Amino acid sequence: MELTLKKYFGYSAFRPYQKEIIENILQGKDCLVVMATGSGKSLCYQVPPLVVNKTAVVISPLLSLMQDQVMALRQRGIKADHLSSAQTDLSVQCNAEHGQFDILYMTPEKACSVSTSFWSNLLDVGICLLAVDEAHCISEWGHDFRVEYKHLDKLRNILPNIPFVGLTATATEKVRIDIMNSLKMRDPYVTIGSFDRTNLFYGVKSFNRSVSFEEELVEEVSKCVANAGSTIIYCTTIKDVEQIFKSLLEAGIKTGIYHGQMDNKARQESHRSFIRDELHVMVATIAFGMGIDKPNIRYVIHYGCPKSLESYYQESGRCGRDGIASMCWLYYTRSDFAKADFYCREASLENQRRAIKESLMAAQRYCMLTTCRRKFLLDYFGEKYTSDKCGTCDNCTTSRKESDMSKEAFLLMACIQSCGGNWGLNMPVDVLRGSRSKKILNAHFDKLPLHGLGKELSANWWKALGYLLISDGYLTETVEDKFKFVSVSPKGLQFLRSSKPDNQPTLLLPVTSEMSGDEEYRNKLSEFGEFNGLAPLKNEGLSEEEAQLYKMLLEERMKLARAVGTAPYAICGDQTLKKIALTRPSTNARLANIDGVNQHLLMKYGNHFIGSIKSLSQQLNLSLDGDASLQPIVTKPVMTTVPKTERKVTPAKFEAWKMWHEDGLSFLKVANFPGRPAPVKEETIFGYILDAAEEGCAIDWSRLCQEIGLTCEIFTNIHAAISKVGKDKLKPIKNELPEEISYMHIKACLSMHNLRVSTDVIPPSQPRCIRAREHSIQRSEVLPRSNHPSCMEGPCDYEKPVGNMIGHYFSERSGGEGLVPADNSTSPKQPLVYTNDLLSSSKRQKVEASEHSLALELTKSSLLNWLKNYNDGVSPSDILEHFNGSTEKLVLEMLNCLESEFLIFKKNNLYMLM
Ligand SMILES: Nc1ncnc2c1ncn2[C@@H]1O[C@H](COP(=O)(O)OP(=O)(O)OP(=O)(O)O)[C@@H](O)[C@H]1O
Repeated sequence: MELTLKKYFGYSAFRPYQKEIIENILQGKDCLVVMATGSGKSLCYQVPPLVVNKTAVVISPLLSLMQDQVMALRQRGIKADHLSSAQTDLSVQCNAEHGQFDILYMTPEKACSVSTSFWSNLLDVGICLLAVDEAHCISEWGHDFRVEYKHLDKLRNILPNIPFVGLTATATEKVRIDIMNSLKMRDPYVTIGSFDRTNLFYGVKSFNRSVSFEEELVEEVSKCVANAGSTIIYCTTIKDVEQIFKSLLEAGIKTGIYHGQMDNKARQESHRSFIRDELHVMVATIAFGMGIDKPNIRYVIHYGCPKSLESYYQESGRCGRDGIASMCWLYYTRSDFAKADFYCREASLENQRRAIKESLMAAQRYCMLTTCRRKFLLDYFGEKYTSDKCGTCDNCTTSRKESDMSKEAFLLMACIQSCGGNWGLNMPVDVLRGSRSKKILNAHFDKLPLHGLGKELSANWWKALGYLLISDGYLTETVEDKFKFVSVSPKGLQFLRSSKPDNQPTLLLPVTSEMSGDEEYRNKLSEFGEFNGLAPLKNEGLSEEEAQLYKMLLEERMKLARAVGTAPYAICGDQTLKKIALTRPSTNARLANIDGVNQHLLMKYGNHFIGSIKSLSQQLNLSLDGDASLQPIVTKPVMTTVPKTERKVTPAKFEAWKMWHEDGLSFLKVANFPGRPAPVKEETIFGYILDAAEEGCAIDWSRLCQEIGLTCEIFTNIHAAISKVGKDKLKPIKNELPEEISYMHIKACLSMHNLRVSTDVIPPSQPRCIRAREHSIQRSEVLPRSNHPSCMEGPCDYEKPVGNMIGHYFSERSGGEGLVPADNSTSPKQPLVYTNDLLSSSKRQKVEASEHSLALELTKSSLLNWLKNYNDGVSPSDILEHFNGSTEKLVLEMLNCLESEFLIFKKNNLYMLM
């Protein structure tokens, strides 16, 4: 599975859940996969056909989506095509039923209408799964029901023993059950991942449709375009789409347009140009939604409040699918909230109308929110987000002014009570403002003592207060049929009871944009730097020259894509290009090591890329072959680094952090540091480092994970345990887990979770015993011996003496002495090796003593044959030790050569057979 992943997709490790899902599919189990947009669901059905060499059939709702996926798969050397009513090439169906494709996409209509002989032929040649992408379309409870999806159950009888896989990013429990029932799944393996899109920044702003706001928007978008980012602007009306499109065009921004009144051809052309980066911005209605598979969209703007949080999550989820920090801004006007009747116009049943209203109300609450937006979104989707602040939404990064609104809150709540609690917010607000409308006179509300007591404040001010009180639980909003009712909640009644007309308990509430007036609020925002929102899009982790190189490489990729008629992202992702800019590989072998570089890319464009990297690096005075692991690319949208002066780290913790982070000592070394009055436990130091991290000290998370042996599998296990028992106490989590998963692992996961560190930092799985126990050179520590050249399976035995280390060997050799084979039983403590940069990474590795006293020559076939014995890989030092008749130079050349021929590959500095 891992080899397939590297060969076709260029990735060296699975993301959480992917491996387990693929394993279950390969075992023939039905699977339901509910995972966030961009979390890597597609890979779960794309890998199995390549492993077992049978076709995967994927049902997908949109033609454009299928076409994009086919295009991207072909760029990976995967045989893929699609069948739909729009397919003009008649040979595709015939080729498909003869098993010519690894992956075949079909529309649901086509899948249900194609003859049964098609399926029986396909069964004969081999079909490994039937995946239903965007599976929420099956359910009438979902937000995007498609009636054709309902008929897919027919296929169950035709393909009785083939695993069915339903995949979606948004499914409530009701929808999940509906999917499983509709697809007649049998005891499915269900995966529900987190909805949290950690690389996305969420922000909301109220606006008025005005020329000045449009200018502001255009300025914002041009900043994103300058940072080489794609943007989608979703509008609620075609009129808005046309207006914004015009403004952006006038500003010289390459902009596309997409809405339901355009003809098919024009829409397709818009879509095509956008995914090929010929257009930088797309202004669209939500018709441009689910079909967007472009991974490098950096900015999604909603110009107007969406009709539900489900659709907001889906649409904003198009952003940053490649894991790079990206932004989602929602601009709303109060009139957006009055559109419920419009949205209800086609709903004939009362419960449908209520569902539509409730959905809009949830979106409205999201807009008016003054607390953490991520927490609210996740809570809405039923996921517990234990922290109160995510640090990556406008509310968490902006300090809002608070004001005592006890008197106004008292008036509003008292008025709602006096009006009988049978109205929305408009009626009590009109009463307070002293309106004498017919409705008020008819209800005799003009006689209420509160009538006119709030006339000095605007209606919008009072409504904004109403929403604050709703979100703080003082008021309750309910929907019945077409009507919304606001009443005073028990918490509000408690407040009223403890208040007197001239004296109320203090009630501090945040001043929202509508309360302080737009102009004043805007000044406030710039004071807090909210509109410096694009900062996260800057090239974190890259120096100025590297950022320049990155931009040049983007252009090179664009030229290549144009030449072969594909989208730039299909050649390789932005993240991969960033890593290339960071490491500047000078050989194909080194290029192959970069995450995201697959065999097809290497074969087709490897030389071209190497040529460009060399010449561009020279132009920019950048050296070649750097080490990416020194500067991991951070995928967090907003840095949480706290200025030094504000850190609350105690001196002991800060000292420990400095020794670990700056001096490169291991936790153990820091714990036993000679200058310490008394040694402390390794775990204590580890805790200090995590505390320092939480206080904003910089951490190399890859190194931390590596040092404690935290792999993706362990992370996934811990995540599952946390989902089950919560994260408040460590013991219950530990009890859920296998013995070998330690408290250190759990604490690291919790900190990573709290600090929103991407799991990409976790090094690919490796046996625990090869973990680097020490970062600096240390020659006296003992590491285990195994029958494996670089490691062994099973528990570590740090006391067992082993043979000479290769570093030792090198120094002996360079002294002209040659290697004296070690005798394991009598050898003194094993010295640790710090291999030189060429031969290995900066991590020390244990190797066993040479098994041979005779010099063994290295040849291509002898090396390939020998590698067959070591599925977990070997280090160059191991090879040199085994083939002790060869030189270091020869070993390196041979490895480079085999790697660029894609016969071997390197993972975590260990080489293994492809
Ligand atoms: N194991 C992995 N390592 C690195 N990148 C990965 C891995 N798996 C997937 N990706 C990348 O993550 C991005 C999103 O993956 P994918 O398209 O499969 O997401 P998805 O969950 O299907 O999203 P959506 O719901 O939006 O369709 C892609 O660019 C993909 O290549």
